[in-house]
Amino acid sequence: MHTLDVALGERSYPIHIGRGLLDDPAPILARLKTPRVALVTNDRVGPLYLERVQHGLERAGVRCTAVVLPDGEAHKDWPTLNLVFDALLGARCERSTTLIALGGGVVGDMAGFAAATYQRGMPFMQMPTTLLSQVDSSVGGKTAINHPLGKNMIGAFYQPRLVIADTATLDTLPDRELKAGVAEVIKYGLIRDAAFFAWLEDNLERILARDPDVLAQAIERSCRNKAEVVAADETERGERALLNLGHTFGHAIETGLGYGEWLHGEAVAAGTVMAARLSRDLGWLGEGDLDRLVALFERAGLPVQGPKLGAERYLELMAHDKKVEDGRLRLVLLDGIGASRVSDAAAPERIAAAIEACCA
Ligand SMILES: NC(=O)c1ccc[n+]([C@@H]2O[C@H](COP(=O)([O-])OP(=O)(O)OC[C@H]3O[C@@H](n4cnc5c(N)ncnc54)[C@H](O)[C@@H]3O)[C@@H](O)[C@H]2O)c1
Ligand SMILES: O=C(O)C(=O)C[C@@H](O)[C@H](O)[C@H](O)COP(=O)(O)O
Ligand SMILES: [Zn+2]
Repeated sequence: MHTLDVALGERSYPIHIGRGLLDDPAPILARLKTPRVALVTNDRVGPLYLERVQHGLERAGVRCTAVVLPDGEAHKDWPTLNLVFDALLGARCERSTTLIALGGGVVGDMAGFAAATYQRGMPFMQMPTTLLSQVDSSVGGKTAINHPLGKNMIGAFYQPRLVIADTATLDTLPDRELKAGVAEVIKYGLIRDAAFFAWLEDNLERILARDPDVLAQAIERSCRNKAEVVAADETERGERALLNLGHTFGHAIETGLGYGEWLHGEAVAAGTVMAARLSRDLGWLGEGDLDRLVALFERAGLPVQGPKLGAERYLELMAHDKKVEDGRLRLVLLDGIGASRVSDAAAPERIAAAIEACCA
């Protein structure tokens, strides 16, 4: 097992990464306020892993309430969030009850938002079971649900007390979901870690083949990058916005097509190519670097072109982005592999041209 720390003063927390961690309740027990938990999962992950986690905790004397949500991005919404509150209230969960999210990023984001708001805040832990959630969404405390007009529009920053990433859960993850997670892994290389990007170029096929050692290295390096950024800028006043590379375009794809049509990681991959192309058009990113990143996404089986929604529709959807300031779009753009910045320098016509050039 490897352990990293997210350094946030007295709210600091560990990320444990390793195979078989779901069966060991000890790290959870060490951080519980009272011997009571609510385990939030979905109807896909629950049948695979809920019993193991629940039994381990119950054997140790912890009272468990299970909350099983419908699966899918289309359910990251108010009615589904309300099911969590119904279950917590129905079981008389208290403010001191710890809420544990067991699942991918959808369960983690929704359960986290429920924890942030139930009785004005209850302790929260993450047990991520997808590659994407192990390398990104379980760390850093962004929680949210979607709105028909925009992704993650209703939410809160609310940090977990513990993250347990059992890499053995990835054995049951479908290939398409694994690849979607790779998009966020590549993101860290692009925004701030050129050596990691080069390592990914050398090791991508071993990640896709689920080589346990290589996967664990990719998860650890990704979490280290995310933990450093979050520790430096917890609530996205500056540097944290870099973690949004490709997301302004990607979220427009997810919202524009209807949630769940494209996976988040797929939309981020196509959106990153749009951001990279725009960076190239502005003269900031070299042609060779653009080719390198497109090639890596293609090798990962990720889309490098977005759906043809029309540039005007993209821009309309992108206007809801949370980085917009005073009506101006602020985009994460690349200065090279491993170097990025947030900028409002690109005029809408230029952004539209990059979008059109990247749609199939
Ligand atoms: N909070 C953040 O910082 C952050 C970061 C990145 C993404 N996100 C959000 O995360 C979500 C995407 O997360 P995701 O890619 O994990 O999608 P997801 O949660 O929908 O999981 C993908 C699919 O895999 C299933 N699944 C999960 N674990 C499994 C396992 N071990 N075996 C078999 N099937 C399994 C899920 O039930 C689902 O059908 C998006 O809503 C995105 O906005 C949040
Ligand atoms: O943790 C962050 O900060 C991120 O931006 C990580 C992203 O991968 C993630 O998709 C996040 O939810 C997007 O943030 P949003 O603020 O644009 O909703
Ligand atoms: Zn993301």
